[in-house]
Amino acid sequence: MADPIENYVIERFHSAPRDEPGYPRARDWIRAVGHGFHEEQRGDEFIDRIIAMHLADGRELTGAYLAGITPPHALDAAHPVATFGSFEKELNIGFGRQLRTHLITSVTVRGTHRRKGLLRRMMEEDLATAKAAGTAMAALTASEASIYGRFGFGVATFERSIKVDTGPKFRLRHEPVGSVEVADPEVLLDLAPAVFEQAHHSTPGSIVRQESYRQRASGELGRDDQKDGAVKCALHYDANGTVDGYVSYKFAGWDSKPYTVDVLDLVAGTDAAYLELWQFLGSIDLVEQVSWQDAPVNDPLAWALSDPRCVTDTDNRDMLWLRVLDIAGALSARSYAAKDRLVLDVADGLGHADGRWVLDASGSNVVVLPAPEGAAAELSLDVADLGSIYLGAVSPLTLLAAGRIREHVPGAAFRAQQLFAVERPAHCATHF
Ligand SMILES: CC(=O)SCCNC(=O)CCNC(=O)[C@H](O)C(C)(C)COP(=O)(O)OP(=O)(O)OC[C@H]1O[C@@H](n2cnc3c(N)ncnc32)[C@H](O)[C@@H]1OP(=O)(O)O
Repeated sequence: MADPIENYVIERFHSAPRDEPGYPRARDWIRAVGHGFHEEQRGDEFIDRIIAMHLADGRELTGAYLAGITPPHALDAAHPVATFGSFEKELNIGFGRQLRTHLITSVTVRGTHRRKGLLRRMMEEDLATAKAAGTAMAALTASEASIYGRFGFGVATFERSIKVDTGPKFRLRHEPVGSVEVADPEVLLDLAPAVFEQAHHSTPGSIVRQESYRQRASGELGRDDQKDGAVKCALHYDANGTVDGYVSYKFAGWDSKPYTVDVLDLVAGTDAAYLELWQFLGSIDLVEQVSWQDAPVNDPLAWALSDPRCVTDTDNRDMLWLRVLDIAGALSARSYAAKDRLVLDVADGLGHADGRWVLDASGSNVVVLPAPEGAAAELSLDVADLGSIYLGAVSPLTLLAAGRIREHVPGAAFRAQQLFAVERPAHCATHF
């Protein structure tokens, strides 16, 4: 028989280490997430590491628990039937501005309890709590593109997988200004956060990374939860000898044909560091191909190669999804690329951003206010579409052509495109 939604208790809590009373609840929550994403059951040591990372990131955990008695032999009521995690990090919103953003992650609902409204309940409660706490923006990365539009999230950045032929055709038109040297990957435990910080500040769409990144890049936390001795690393030094880029990578094995190196993480604080790390990757002997799962879509690499066909796209996909919770907060936090004033009609099924708004970026300060009585809308759009255009990675003209947004004044979509443009292509290199 179906469980009505009232038969579940929703609890919000923080992770707790092994010597604290909250540990069993945190452990069972982590195991439920693993179950939801079809992972092997994790051992206690790995769970300790995840808990330490939760605490470092200030992660808040939500679990849905069965209020009644569970059937004999089944997982007991202490095991959540649904999970939902959230934490806050800075999002680069262009021109050097940062916006504290509510990040949603680890959403799972046990197969035997799906489609009973648990995701909707957890999501609506979480977004309302974040809004009440004064957060203007929420974000997530999606397992399926069909789930989150209904909650007001829109695709705001993209990424792709690439394979790069590093055989004789690979030649970069770039005169090095710095140098690259191989290092023990362990150094990334210390260096990776600072290098990422540099890249983050110059990349709209970038989100400050969680603790796990430096551990994975350094090989300290491999796929099977153990230290991964196959991980290698090279550092880029600028002309003054300061590290401003790194790549961590793994040889795919002698059975891989063509012989391939897989990039695990590549972070460059400058354009020169990026190209010079690629020069290094292209120079690795006995390797014919470099593959990278998380490459940017607007990638200077192909443009810097004598033969751009060395780069092959294997997958182009949505990455960061944004959800505006507070129109005035999110829009006034941005710096705009044009001096203009636009009246927007925003529809929001959950009510957070609903209404007619004036975005006035014509003066020295940006002002965002509810539109005065009688002011006519120039552009109508759903809050999900506002999330999509917020970082300039999706053109309002494309959404207009798709019938997603409506123009009431000719040229309003083009003006919105100019307003929301950012200083360099938006890209998010943080999966969460
Ligand atoms: C941010 C992240 O963590 S992304 C990872 C998401 N998790 C996964 O993909 C793990 C596997 N899937 C699951 O755990 C679940 O099926 C979930 C989380 C996707 C959905 O949970 P449920 O509790 O079944 O969703 P719920 O019943 O609340 O449905 C809410 C709405 O979303 C819709 N929906 C749910 N899942 C899907 C889906 N996979 N595709 C399209 N629509 C969906 C429902 O039809 C419902 O629509 P409505 O309320 O507008 O009528």
